[in-house]
Amino acid sequence: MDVVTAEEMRALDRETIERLGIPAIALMENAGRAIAEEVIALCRRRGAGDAGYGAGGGSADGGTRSYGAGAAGSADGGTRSYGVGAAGGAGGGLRSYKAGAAGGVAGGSGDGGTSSYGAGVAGGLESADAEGRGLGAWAAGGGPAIQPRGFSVSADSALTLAAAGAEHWLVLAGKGNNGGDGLAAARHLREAGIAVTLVYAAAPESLAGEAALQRDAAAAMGIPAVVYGRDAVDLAACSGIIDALLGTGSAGAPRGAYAELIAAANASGNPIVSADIPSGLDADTGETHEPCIHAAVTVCLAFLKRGLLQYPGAGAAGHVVVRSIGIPAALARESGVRVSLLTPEVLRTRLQVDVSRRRSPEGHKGTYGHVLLAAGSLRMSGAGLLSARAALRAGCGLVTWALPDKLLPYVIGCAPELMLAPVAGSDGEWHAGTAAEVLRLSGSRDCVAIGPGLGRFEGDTEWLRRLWEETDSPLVIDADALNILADADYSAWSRRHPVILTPHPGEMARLAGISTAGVQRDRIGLALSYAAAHGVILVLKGAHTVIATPEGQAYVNITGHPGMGTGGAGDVLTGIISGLLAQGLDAAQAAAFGVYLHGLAGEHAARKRDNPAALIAGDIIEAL
Ligand SMILES: NC(=O)C1=CN([C@@H]2O[C@H](COP(=O)(O)OP(=O)(O)OC[C@H]3O[C@@H](n4cnc5c(N)ncnc54)[C@H](OP(=O)(O)O)[C@@H]3O)[C@@H](O)[C@H]2O)[C@@H](O)CC1
Ligand SMILES: Nc1ncnc2c1ncn2[C@@H]1O[C@H](COP(=O)(O)OP(=O)(O)O)[C@@H](O)[C@H]1O
Ligand SMILES: [K+]
Repeated sequence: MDVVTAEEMRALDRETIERLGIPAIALMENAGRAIAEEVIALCRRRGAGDAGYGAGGGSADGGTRSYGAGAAGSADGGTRSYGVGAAGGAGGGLRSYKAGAAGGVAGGSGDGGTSSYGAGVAGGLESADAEGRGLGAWAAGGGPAIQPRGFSVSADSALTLAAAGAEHWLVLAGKGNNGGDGLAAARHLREAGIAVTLVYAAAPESLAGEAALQRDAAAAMGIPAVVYGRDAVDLAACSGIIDALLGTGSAGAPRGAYAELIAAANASGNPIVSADIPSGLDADTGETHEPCIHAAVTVCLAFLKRGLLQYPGAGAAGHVVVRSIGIPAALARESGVRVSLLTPEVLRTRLQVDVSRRRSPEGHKGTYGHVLLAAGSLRMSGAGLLSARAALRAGCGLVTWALPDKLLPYVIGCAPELMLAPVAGSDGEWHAGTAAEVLRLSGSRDCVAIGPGLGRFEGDTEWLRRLWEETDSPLVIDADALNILADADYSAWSRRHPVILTPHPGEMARLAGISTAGVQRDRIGLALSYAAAHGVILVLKGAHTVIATPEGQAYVNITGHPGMGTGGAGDVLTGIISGLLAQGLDAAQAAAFGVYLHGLAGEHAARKRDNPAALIAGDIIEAL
């Protein structure tokens, strides 16, 4: 799934309108319909008593994430789901003509189940065909089943709602195209029998272009409208709110009536469905201005916006559904969009990763590569042990762990599968003089990983420079090795093989010479620019880890959860990435797949506990 900036989105809009000749109003109509469908899906879930957003969809992985078309996401206690495609999997109104069959429609229905015209099924008739034409007779009185042959009719189920009469939605409309999307949605809701009132943030006369057409169409349908600041508006007096105030054309913090409406909508306690992005969100960085809508659902149009993936914006968006509006998906790639959501499909198709991790029947340990790990010191020997064990669990054939010799007696037997290579360090610390020994050990290794629990030592810059320049395989640099880099000017260091850096935001701040808050302000943008400037694969860790390549591609991972914020979890990641590199994945593949698997293992591990907070790093290894 492609992830775009506001500017890229505008270019894609233009391309569709000008080159393909699809009128802008058609895109807006599709957007309006998509928003209305998601509002109705939400009403159904609410009607079914589902406080979360999981009815009808759910996820293949136990409820933490959904990527699939039609998936309505998951009731997941806080982890995000990004449904794609149609109708949130809600199957209201889908009918089965099989006698007595009420189920069997994928996704199920939130409003009374799938209806059947067979015996004994009474509920669920809610659509255009309810107007007559004999269909009612099939179910009348619960009489004997009549099997229709050859001809069947079904209604526009995504735009029908059995309990429409109980709903009253307010549409907060800005004067740009985002407002136009909301106005188009209002018409569809009205058609579904839902009471709708338009609340204009600005004088309706100030709308232009397609938004003005939508204004006039809504007026012609007699949809009631008020103007904020001129008419009395009570945002609490409704059953839900569509936020169509500001979209990708928004600049800076919401002003005037926009700000007041956002604050009042949040305070109303009503569920908010945002058009494209929550108003007040920076669509590119994920920064939330004051105020910013807190949405229950965000109906993101055409392509996922970067700001919806980056915190705090990701926290303000609620359940994000990306809906097609008629812009061909292939246009994004063709026009140079280079950020993707890291899904199994992206791993398979864009990164060519064999996600099944198939092994050759003839394979042996030599087939799967050998990692050399330089890690661990007296107070942090466990970091090395975690990395080494994780590399093994990631499937590599052999791991050699180089460590200061004083530690040897203490780690012998901790992981009998490991090979241990003590280097000079009788005080349990690393020393600059060990570079030659590590280089010798690295000779025939498929990957070298440096850093977990390493500590700092005199001459460490020169030590790292030698390993950087002279090791003959891909390098993974983590933890204190990153801090060594941050203190060095490594731009002149030469390198023949790829390097993967795996900083958490604090380490990234030191590398980039900015504050941690500065790192978090636009993680995707920073990762892209740092990776390109320094010729490295950058893995910027934390919620929604970003993997950026020197060629300007980036992948945003959404596996994992806050329970993984626990000492050693990053060391485990270093081990996983190293283990994959050793098996022959290239650096971008290993970094992306490693991050994905690490998060997935964290999710599996958390499910074995009462609470994700109980997770410790070793659990992630065991769940691999
Ligand atoms: N064909 C298309 O293009 C398609 C577009 N689509 C939809 O359009 C959206 C983008 O629409 P857009 O570009 O019209 O901008 P939009 O987000 O409505 O905001 C602009 C308005 O807001 C105002 N304003 C700005 N900042 C403000 C602030 N801080 N505080 C207060 N006001 C502020 C600004 O006023 P001005 O500053 O000009 O006075 C201007 O009037 C996109 O997200 C998607 O929903 C889809 O339908 C697909 C097809
Ligand atoms: N909220 C979160 N959501 C998903 N993953 C997280 C979250 N918090 C931390 N993680 C992951 O846990 C790991 C923590 O790494 P790090 O901070 O380097 O720990 P350590 O240095 O103790 O090994 C990273 O892979 C990070 O992405
Ligand atoms: K909006």
